[in-house]
Amino acid sequence: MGPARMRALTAGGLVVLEDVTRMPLRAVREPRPASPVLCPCDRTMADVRLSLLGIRLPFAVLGDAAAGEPPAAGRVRVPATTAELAQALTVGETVIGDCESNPVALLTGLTVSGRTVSGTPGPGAGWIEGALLPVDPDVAALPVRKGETRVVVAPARPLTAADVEHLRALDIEDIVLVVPTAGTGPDGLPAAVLRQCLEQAAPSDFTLVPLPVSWRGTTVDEDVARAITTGLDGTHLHRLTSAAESGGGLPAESGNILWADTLESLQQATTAPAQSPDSLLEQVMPILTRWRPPRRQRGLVVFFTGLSGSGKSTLAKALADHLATDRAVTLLDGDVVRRMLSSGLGFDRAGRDLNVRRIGFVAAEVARHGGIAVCAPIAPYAESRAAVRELVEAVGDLVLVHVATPLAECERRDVKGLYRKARAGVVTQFTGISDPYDEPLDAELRVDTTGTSLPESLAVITDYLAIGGWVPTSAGRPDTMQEVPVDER
Ligand SMILES: Nc1ncnc2c1ncn2[C@@H]1O[C@H](COP(=O)(O)OS(=O)(=O)O)[C@@H](OP(=O)(O)O)[C@H]1O
Ligand SMILES: Nc1ncnc2c1ncn2[C@@H]1O[C@H](COP(=O)(O)OP(=O)(O)O)[C@@H](O)[C@H]1O
Repeated sequence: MGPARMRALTAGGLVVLEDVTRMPLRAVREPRPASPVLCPCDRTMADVRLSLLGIRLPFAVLGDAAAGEPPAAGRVRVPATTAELAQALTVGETVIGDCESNPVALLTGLTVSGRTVSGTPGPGAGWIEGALLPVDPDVAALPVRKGETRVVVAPARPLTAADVEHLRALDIEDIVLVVPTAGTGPDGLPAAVLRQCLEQAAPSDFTLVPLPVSWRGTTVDEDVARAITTGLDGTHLHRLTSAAESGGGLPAESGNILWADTLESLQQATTAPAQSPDSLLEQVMPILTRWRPPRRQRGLVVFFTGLSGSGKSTLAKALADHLATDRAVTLLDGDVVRRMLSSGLGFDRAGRDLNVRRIGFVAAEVARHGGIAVCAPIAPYAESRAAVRELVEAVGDLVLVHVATPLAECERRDVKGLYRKARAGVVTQFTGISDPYDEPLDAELRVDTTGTSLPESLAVITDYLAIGGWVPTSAGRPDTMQEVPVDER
């Protein structure tokens, strides 16, 4: 049985579906003792769990942001490394496990594809395809449709009073509200927070259905929402899109604009909690404010990146000392982290990537608890920095400071004599000499320390934090810092 056929979008973002048929649920079978366990990333796992509910996602490979022709009904593809592909093929099946390796599903009748990969699988890497069987026989039953029509509300944001009014006007009695339970939404809203908001605001006649849906914030979400509507026997679909996806061009009646405004004011809030003119958004404001408190209490990561000798450590230490008078501060300096967190890691791409992600992980934990983390690794790769940003922005704010002192000046300083060794070939893979540095395109601040005193460079950062409201203005300017030439410190 294939997915439902659908008519085109009608006004107001409502989609009408016809010939709704669910995919059949399949029988359970015990995995063989020798079956390997494949543990995909959270997003792929969410897709696997949705598929286990009989929802046929529009992805060629689960977890991949790109839509594509999915395999035949009842079969799915998941990303896998060459080693995982080989192991699974030897036994003829593989278990799919969660992040703690607890078995969730079984893939049998395997086919594999993809280029040879040795690292973490991802989009474009290899994949394994098979028939998907649940390991747990108690698959949650989806609610049966009451009557002729059912509207499925697929939210990537909290429900507004304007949404409820809009839904009531459709005159469809059976209203099902999907409650996402997986990951973090495109606006950075964690599923747990969205869930609290929906549970708090939904009228009592709405049927709430928790589903492990993980919105991407792209046009793919429309297809995912349609697949879910089909799985829920819906005849109509109404999406509450994230501010990230809708990007301003929104139908006013949908409540999207109200959410976009609320999100904006929550993100910018310095002291007072944001207010909303919408009664339901106002009702969930305490939940949202706990998630995104005013900047004075919000977790913050100031992440310095730049070449060796650019001034990261000097600035990070001075900033940490300065902020410590007002907030709890953790300093994660490059050299110290290399000794304490990342000893044994090298300077090849994989070593640097893991090092930077570890720093990001610890910094995000600090931010999650409302503290400030000041980090100062070289962090030469844009991809690793982007991963850190994603981790941190799920729980707080990130200010990326590019210490953009040119290579010639860093080499002139040669604080540790490493440039000389790198030029002589004694130190290899040295950033800027024999290893790459991706110039940041997304830095909040750019500081070139050439011919500039430490207090001057520091003031650029502290002023930014004070103006942005993360620290009080009095803590923003280092009036008390003496203008000591940095080389004499
Ligand atoms: N090959 C090579 N390339 C760059 N740097 C090297 C290298 N070997 C050792 N060092 C010393 O290690 C410090 C950089 O470590 P990081 O952890 O910040 O690097 S990275 O972010 O993982 O790329 C760096 O410290 P800073 O000078 O403070 O940047 C160097 O002192
Ligand atoms: N405005 C400035 N800010 C920070 N450091 C400066 C500045 N001007 C000169 N320096 C000097 O540059 C060197 C930077 O070294 P360091 O902070 O260890 O860099 P990194 O951590 O990026 O390797 C120090 O000797 C520092 O005194």
